[in-house]
Amino acid sequence: MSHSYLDSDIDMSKQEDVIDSDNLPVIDFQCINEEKQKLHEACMDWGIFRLVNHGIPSGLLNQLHETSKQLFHYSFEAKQGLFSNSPITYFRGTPALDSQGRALQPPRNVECMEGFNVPLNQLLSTHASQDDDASLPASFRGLIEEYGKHQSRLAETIYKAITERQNEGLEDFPSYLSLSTGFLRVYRYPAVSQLNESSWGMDAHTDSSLISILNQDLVGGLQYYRLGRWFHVCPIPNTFIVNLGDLMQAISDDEYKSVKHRVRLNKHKERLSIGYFVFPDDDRLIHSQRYKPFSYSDFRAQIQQDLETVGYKVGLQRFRRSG
Ligand SMILES: O=C(O)CCC(=O)C(=O)O
Ligand SMILES: [Fe+2]
Repeated sequence: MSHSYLDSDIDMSKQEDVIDSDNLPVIDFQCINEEKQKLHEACMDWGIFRLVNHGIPSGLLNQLHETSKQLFHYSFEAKQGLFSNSPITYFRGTPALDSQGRALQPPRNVECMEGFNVPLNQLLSTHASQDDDASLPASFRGLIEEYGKHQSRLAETIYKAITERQNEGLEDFPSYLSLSTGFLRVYRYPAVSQLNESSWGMDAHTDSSLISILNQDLVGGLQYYRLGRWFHVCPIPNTFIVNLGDLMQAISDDEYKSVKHRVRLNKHKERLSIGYFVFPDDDRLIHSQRYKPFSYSDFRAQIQQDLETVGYKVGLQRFRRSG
């Protein structure tokens, strides 16, 4: 789906080579339309920024983190069966899932994490069972629905602010965003006391999405790659990290960057994060100068094929026009 593994041109630096202060551009959601020049620069030079003043109640974030933590404490078998009557699926060891939420071909390195995959559109069109209302899964479901609505709201406004650029004297990008494609991932990365060079919570990758919006707890571990170096993303309460994905890079003809990132494990503490990912409709063709016309479903199929044959995601390179 939105993830997998980039093998080449990544400097797998040791943990101590990672730079501690993130220096990320900060975008105030309430003023996003007045800060378009700053947003444009963040997308061009960074492909990642911090979002503040987003209007999602901190109570909702805290409750969702707490409830998710409790769900992860269930046994493996219980977690697999928890949401059998809903589109939510449980996965572990790899974030690369097919469109039904099932793990794709296992990657070479098993990543140390587990999660719930939540396709929001399907979730909203099915009803939670009545007699279950006081249970933990039911309250998770209620919280995640509410959180999902907020994320769609953020994504729509951010996408518009990024792509409608005429007031800045720039050309608009077409409106490829389809909110019905949005899904959430709730991840738990366990504490791992014996860390070695190849144990990662999530290997270096770019997202396939147009836009991804991440919320991490205070343990930290998310890192991004810029100008040849890795940087820690400082965990700051009540803020989100927005990163651009491959499809945003494609629609902008490489003007905007799909940023490489990864997740480091912590020796002492488990970590929780929640990601929202949004795409164009599956069959909508993306037209640009530098890439042959392709749809998200072509892109996904190519990633799946590359995972099975070469063992990692080749990504946008596969669709670049030659010459
Ligand atoms: O857990 C995180 O902070 C990052 C997750 C991520 O990069 C992804 O799901 O693509
Ligand atoms: Fe990612």
